Amino acid sequence: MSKSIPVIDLSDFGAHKNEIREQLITAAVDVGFFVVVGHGIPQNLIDEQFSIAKRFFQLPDDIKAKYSMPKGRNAGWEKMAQVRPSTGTNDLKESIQINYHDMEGLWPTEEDCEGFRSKSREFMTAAHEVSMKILSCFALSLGFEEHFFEPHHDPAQLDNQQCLRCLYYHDCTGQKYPSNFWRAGAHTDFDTLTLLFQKEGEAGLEVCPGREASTDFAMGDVWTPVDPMKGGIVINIGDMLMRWSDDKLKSNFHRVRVPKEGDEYTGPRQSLAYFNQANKSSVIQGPLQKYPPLTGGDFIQQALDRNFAAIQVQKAMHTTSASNSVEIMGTAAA
Ligand SMILES: O=C(O)CCC(=O)C(=O)O
Ligand SMILES: [Fe+2]
Repeated sequence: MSKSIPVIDLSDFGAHKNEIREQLITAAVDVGFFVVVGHGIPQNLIDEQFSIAKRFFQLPDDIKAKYSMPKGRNAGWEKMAQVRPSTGTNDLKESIQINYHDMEGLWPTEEDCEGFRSKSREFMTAAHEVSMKILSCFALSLGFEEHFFEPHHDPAQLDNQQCLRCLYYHDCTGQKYPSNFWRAGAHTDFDTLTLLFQKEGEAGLEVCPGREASTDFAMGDVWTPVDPMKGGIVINIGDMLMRWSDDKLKSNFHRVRVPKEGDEYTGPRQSLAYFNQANKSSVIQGPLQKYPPLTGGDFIQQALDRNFAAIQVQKAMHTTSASNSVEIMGTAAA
């Protein structure tokens, strides 16, 4: 049975905090995915970020390659590079990831993409504010103090791991892909909380509720579409928050499918994901201490190692299939 994705209105947050908190926690425990409206980010700020990201993606590859993601980092440009353990194939997409620090040489210059840096930073600040509002509700529900998560995601800290990923899925019109190719293969996010901005008319995201533990790869087979909604931000719980909540809040598998020729829009698709990830030095441990303490830095490293091992298994299983003989390059977190 497919689950519906709750829509939660954050308007008048101060006056309706308790009620909003109840709705958020129910959605996070039950589905792990929900949509927020009344979040306060002006639509024009979102539209401008989509436009500037598109301008970047329309640059020739040799210009974008100047900003390629360095090995072992989670910032910069990637194309057809991310491989998910669930598929063993490269996601049909490109992306540019932005952090608050250590971006030397990775910001597109004004000459290449005017306004990209200032617009993106403005957008990140707005997304951050909404993230902290939602995390304050989860903090109280888990028995932490209201502002508990803020210092752990503080953009001013040099070991901060927050990341904006601007995504661009290529035009699929007239293309035929084997069934194991996805715009984004099924995965969970490694982070605490993801804010995902979609564009109306560019659907494809699906979620599979029902995961039991933050360490487990298992997933069911019932997928629910999470279609774009005017003014809405899709929010999902990531593995870090699942662990931090002793598996109470669910980080569920999601994927982006390739659109069906003839039935629907098959042109390019854009999305923007703001990933909240605890500082490298932050210690993650739930109130019930189900898992031993682990730093934000070690958490991401362990998640990458687990992913890498699972991808090797996938690769070994499919070595005879030409459609899977892809080179595995650096894969980003989340
Ligand atoms: O583009 C989307 O709708 C989802 C992207 C996503 O799940 C991710 O990048 O982690
Ligand atoms: Fe994701």
